[in-house]
Amino acid sequence: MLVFSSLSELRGWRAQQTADPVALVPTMGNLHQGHLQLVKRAQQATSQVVVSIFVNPMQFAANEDLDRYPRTFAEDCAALEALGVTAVFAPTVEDVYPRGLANQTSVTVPEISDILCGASRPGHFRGVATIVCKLFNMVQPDIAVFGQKDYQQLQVIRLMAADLSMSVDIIGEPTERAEDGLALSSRNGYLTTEERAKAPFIYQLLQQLAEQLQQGVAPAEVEQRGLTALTEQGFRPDYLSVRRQQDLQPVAAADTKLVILLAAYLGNTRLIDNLCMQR
Ligand SMILES: Nc1ncnc2c1ncn2[C@@H]1O[C@H](COP(=O)(O)OP(=O)(O)OP(=O)(O)O)[C@@H](O)[C@H]1O
Ligand SMILES: CC(C)(CO)[C@@H](O)C(=O)[O-]
Ligand code: BAL
Repeated sequence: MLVFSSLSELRGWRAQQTADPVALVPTMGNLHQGHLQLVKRAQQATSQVVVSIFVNPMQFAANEDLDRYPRTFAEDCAALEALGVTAVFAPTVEDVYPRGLANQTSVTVPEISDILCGASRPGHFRGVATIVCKLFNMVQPDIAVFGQKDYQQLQVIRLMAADLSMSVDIIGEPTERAEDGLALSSRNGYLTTEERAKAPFIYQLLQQLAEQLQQGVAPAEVEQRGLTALTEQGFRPDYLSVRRQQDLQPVAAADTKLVILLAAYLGNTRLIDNLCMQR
C-alpha cells in the first residue's frame, strides 16, 4: 500500500493512473467497519482506491472537538492495508491550507448548508464542501464514496458536484450499525459505558417513527413525539425532523420518499442518525 503524506507525491502517482478509474474514500481517520464498508464499495467499482485521512480544521467550530478528535493513523493504515487499498493520502494541514484558514477560498452550497446540522454548526458544511472540493482536485477521482450516516453531508456534496460540473460519480453507502442498532461513528468512542448502553435507543426510535409515518401520522406530530421520547430517555435533542429525501426541504402532501433525521446529545457527545422511508 502506498502512503502519500504530501500533495506532490500524490500528484506524481495520479499522473501515471491512466488505465483504471480511480476511486476516493474521504475520511477523518479512526476507521471502523462503516469506513471499511465504503472502501469495499469503492473496490467493487475499481481496483484503484485511494483513502484520504485528514481531520479537517475548517469544518470544526472553535467550541468543537478538533483537538481531541481520535487520531489512530497506524491502526488505520493496518486496516486499509489488510483490505488491499491502493493508497492512503494523509496530507498535513499546512499542505492543505498553505495560506491558513482566515483567507481560504471556500465553497458554499446555499440553503441546504444552513438547515438541520448546518443550523447548529454554522460554517460546518462550508468547511466540508471546501475540503471535499480540494480533495477532488488533488486526487482527481472518477468515483467518490460517502456514507448515508451523514445524510445531509452526502446531499451537500452531491449538490456541490452537480452545481460545479464536477466529473465525479458520487456513491452513497448505507449506514453500518453495531449489533444493537447504533450507527457506527468515531464519536461513539466518547460515550461512557452507561451512555453507550442508552445510545441504541436512537435507532429504535427512528424505526418506530418511520412506522408511525407509514400509518399516516403527520410529520409534525411524529417530530413532536420523537423529541419528547428523546428527552424522556435522557438525551438532549438538537433537532429531529422529517424531510423529503431529495433536498431535505419540509414534507409536502405529495412527497413519498422521506427521511427522518436527528441529532442529539448524550452527555457531551453529539450523535446523529437518520432513516429513509417511503410512505
Ligand atoms: N456507520 C457508518 N456507515 C457508513 N458510512 C459511515 C459510517 N460512519 C461514517 N461513515 C462515513 O465515513 C466517511 C468518513 O466519515 P468520518 O471519518 O467523519 O467518520 P465518522 O465515524 O462519521 O466520524 P464522526 O464521529 O466524526 O462523525 C463519511 O462519508 C461518513 O458518512
Ligand atoms: C467528508 C469528510 C471526510 C470531509 O472532511 C468528513 O466530513 C467526514 O469524515 O465525513
Ligand atoms: N462525519 C462528519 C464530520 C464531522 O462531524 O465533522
